[in-house]
Amino acid sequence: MTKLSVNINKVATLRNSRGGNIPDVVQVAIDCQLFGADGITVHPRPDERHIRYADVIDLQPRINTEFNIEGNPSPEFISLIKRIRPTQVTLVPDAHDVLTSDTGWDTVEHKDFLTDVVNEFQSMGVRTSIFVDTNLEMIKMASKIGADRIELFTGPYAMEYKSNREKAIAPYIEAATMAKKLGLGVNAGHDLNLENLNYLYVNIPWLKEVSIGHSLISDALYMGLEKTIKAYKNCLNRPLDSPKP
Ligand SMILES: CC(=O)[C@@H](O)[C@H](O)COP(=O)(O)O
Ligand SMILES: NCC(=O)COP(=O)(O)O
Repeated sequence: MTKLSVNINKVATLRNSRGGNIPDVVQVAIDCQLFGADGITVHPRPDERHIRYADVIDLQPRINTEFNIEGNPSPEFISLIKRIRPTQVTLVPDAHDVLTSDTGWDTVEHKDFLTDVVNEFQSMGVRTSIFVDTNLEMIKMASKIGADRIELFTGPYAMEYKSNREKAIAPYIEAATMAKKLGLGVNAGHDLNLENLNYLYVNIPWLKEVSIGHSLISDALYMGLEKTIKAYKNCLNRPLDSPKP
């Protein structure tokens, strides 16, 4: 079963835009779980542009599904993970000033650092996932580092999906097949939406988790959160959609 982890970063973006506590990030997380989300994902960035460290602390006792915290493992981030001990930590190589995540790790260059961080989090009982591109050498090294899972950065897949979905999915099938052979769990995320998600799932049915935020929260503005979450879940347990005309 491929789990849907709802990333609530953009709920916090809306809240922060006016100050105060509307929408209430914690209540949205509670409701996402009631509506069928298998997990909640947050990405507290150093500039706290959306999810704040304080949000992560407030969320922790209210998450009764899987709690996935993403981020670049700075000393502050590592301390947060030590305090929260979420279900999973996803290590992302983002620079502080990026608009959004736009690349996976160079696991070869950062092997020693990532090995230490993975070992530290695993010693706390936290599942570790490394955000990677479809480069097979990077995935092989993620396995040598000892990560439990990889998260495939699906930005390039989403970009190419509309023009040529067969070409878009090919490197992801190859990467996910390699990861599976190496004993790595396979997660996926970034720019997934109601148009491209089912094709990813049908071609890589052994996906453990997809984490989806921007498009899902945007869709909820039109469809409502409960209907939207059910629509995304439905993409993860049905045969291939016929290509849209
Ligand atoms: C790692 C990844 O691809 C996304 O989860 C990322 O967290 C999105 O970050 P923003 O919500 O800040 O765009
Ligand atoms: N890891 C991907 C994630 O959590 C959400 O990415 P997006 O759907 O906001 O692009």
